[in-house]
Amino acid sequence: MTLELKDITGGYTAVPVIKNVSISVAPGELTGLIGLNGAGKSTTIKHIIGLMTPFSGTVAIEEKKLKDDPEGYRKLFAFVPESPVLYEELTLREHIEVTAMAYGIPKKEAFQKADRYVKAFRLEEKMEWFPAYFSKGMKQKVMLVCAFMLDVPLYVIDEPFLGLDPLGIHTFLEIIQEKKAQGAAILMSTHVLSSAERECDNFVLLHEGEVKVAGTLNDLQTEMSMPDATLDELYIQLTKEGNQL
Ligand SMILES: Nc1ncnc2c1ncn2[C@@H]1O[C@H](COP(=O)(O)OP(=O)(O)OP(=O)(O)O)[C@@H](O)[C@H]1O
Repeated sequence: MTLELKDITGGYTAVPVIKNVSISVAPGELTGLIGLNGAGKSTTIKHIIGLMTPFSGTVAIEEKKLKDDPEGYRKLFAFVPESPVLYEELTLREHIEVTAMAYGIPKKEAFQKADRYVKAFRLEEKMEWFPAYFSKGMKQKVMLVCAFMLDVPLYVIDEPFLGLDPLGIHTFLEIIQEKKAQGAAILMSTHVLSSAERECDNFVLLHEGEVKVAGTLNDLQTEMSMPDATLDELYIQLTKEGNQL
């Protein structure tokens, strides 16, 4: 299993925000992390990328844990946040260089890898631009280039659909298919359930900090006794007050 969260309980104060969260993502699989505002998606992601330490439970990427080898662990994944975080004083070219350095990739190889994604997101004329001149969507594309240029086993992508234009989304989904075919595991959090339903192999439905149901769409429909329901319908049902799953 590429990503394995076992019974993660954690939060910002003594009060847990996520409770006994278990998630597995296998190589070549795209898993959608679905939940309302405040459900605990970002908190779960923070535990995966090592920004938070769980009160209890374990997180492993390819069976490696952060505490055993922090530097090695960090090279196993690439994270794309919802709100792009770029260095204001660095150009796109320099962002690629810094990413290569952080992951220990020779510069030449990094540019060879990045080139395909720079072109795919139509940024080739903007290599010398600083982030101040980029639109929000362009900034997100820079983050995606810096993630996809890395051949890592796991990609963690927070809400990719809201900042990108339709062409950007199309390119993003094509790259995701390629990465899956190469054996990468992808965990993607999103509110865009129609896209998630079309694209994801598996789903984790998080509600009030707990995994309510997980699996393929078929698994979800069976477990919730809603055989023909869309992901949207399943999720609405799940979030209805008093629903006991
Ligand atoms: N830095 C923080 N300090 C304290 N509580 C926080 C912090 N960040 C989030 N929380 C709380 O943790 C809970 C889960 O929030 P989280 O950001 O994980 O939700 P989310 O599913 O990512 O939501 P959204 O879809 O709005 O991004 C919420 O109750 C939120 O108020």
